[in-house]
Amino acid sequence: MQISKYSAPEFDPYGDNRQTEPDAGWRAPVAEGPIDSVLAVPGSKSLTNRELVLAALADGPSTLHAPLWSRDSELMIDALRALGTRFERMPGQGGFGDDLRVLPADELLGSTTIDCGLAGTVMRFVPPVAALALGPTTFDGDEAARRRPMGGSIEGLRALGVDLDDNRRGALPFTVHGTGRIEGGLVELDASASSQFVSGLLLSAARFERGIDLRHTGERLPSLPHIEMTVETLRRRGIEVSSPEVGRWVVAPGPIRAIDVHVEPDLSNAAPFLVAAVVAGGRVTITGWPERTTQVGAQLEHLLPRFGARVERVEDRLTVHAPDPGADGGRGIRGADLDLSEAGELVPNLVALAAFADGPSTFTGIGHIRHHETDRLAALVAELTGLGGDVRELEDGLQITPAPLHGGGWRAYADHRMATTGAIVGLAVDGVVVDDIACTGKTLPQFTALWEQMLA
Ligand SMILES: O=C(O)C1=C[C@@H](OP(=O)(O)O)[C@@H](O)[C@H](O)C1
Ligand SMILES: C=C(OP(=O)(O)O)C(=O)O
Repeated sequence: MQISKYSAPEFDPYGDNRQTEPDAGWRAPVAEGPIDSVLAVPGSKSLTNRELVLAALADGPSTLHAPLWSRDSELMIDALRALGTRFERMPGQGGFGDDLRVLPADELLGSTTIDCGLAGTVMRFVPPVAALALGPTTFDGDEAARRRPMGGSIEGLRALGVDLDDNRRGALPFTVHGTGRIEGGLVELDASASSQFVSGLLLSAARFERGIDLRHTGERLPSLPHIEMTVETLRRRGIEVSSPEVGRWVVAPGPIRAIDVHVEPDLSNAAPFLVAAVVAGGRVTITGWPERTTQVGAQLEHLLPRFGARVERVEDRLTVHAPDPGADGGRGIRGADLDLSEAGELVPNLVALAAFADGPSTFTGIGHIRHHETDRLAALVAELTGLGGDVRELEDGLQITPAPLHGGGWRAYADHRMATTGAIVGLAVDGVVVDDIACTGKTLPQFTALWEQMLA
């Protein structure tokens, strides 16, 4: 079993769980009865990594309060540090680690190599920053990262006049030959494989001499809330951004204001815990739920009731209650047909939920999640089928027909959300063993500790 340094410090990967075999992985705990738990989750990956980039390009020092500390955010910090940004950790007020002061470089400098790990935000948000630096910057990442599409970012930068070498054509590794300036202007690109191609260019665009007029040319555009998040973080720093029509964004050139920001909890990382209440019975409350947010995880408030759950929001606490048991004594979970094109990152956890419903579910609009940490459509089909489940891959989605499941191995494919999905299945099925639970450290190093706290 792979153990990353991002495992929660108090987590013994071989576990208190006596049934865990050291080489076989993490035996997911079964819920012995209804859950009744109140939990806090750490900061949002998507917000932390946007604020880190903007803070590095800002006109003075910024402070991030309650940022996420995880593999993805530390890779982002390392990447920006390699280009000359300085960071100072300061004691934080919340329970999940330090605050962070970001001191922008007087002049960004390349002549370095950046490890993107498996972080889409690092591989798509940092190349424009490297183009604003002087000297060549080479980007590479995990083996699985080399399979993730980069064409939109690479072609977008080329259209802006940036010189890049990409021997593997639209994939990592590649080198950005930064000249310290980007002229900017009109760019057309196809972002149907990832919204991050758009977000990455928009985040740096105020520093381009002419800003950007970015037009998406493909037929589909996934994960729109993530682009709205980008636009909102830009506006908060005084940048003029407009979207004159669907699929087009205009950013005016200008200074990026240095500000202090409080990072919201990661609502997509709240998903496995909220789904757990529906699968195992009982209720789970997440604290610190923002009143208003651009995070796609906020959609859980409306998505989970589609499966029969009851959701209640009181001030900053969101509580999910399991449905009443069905007449047959079952869980009372309903199947749901959902277009999840906006919420691709929620799909794996929702598939686990659908597997315990009393009828079939169909999730569509999610062909692009084949390009996430792993091919999530194939991975979900393989792992659930391996436990006796019935999941079929559609052209742009999945059809899940509930079937009796049995224990067995669950491969995570280095994908944090596949790992948490295995944990959800294991709440209701004895003997589910996740091969690499430590990969949850990509965005939630405290996952197993919080999972145990939830079940305590
Ligand atoms: O910009 C972001 O922070 C993200 C955008 C989305 O990517 P895709 O558009 O590639 O789905 C999302 O799935 C990912 O988890 C985070
Ligand atoms: C797709 C995801 O991550 P990334 O930011 O690496 O694209 C995810 O977290 O579900």
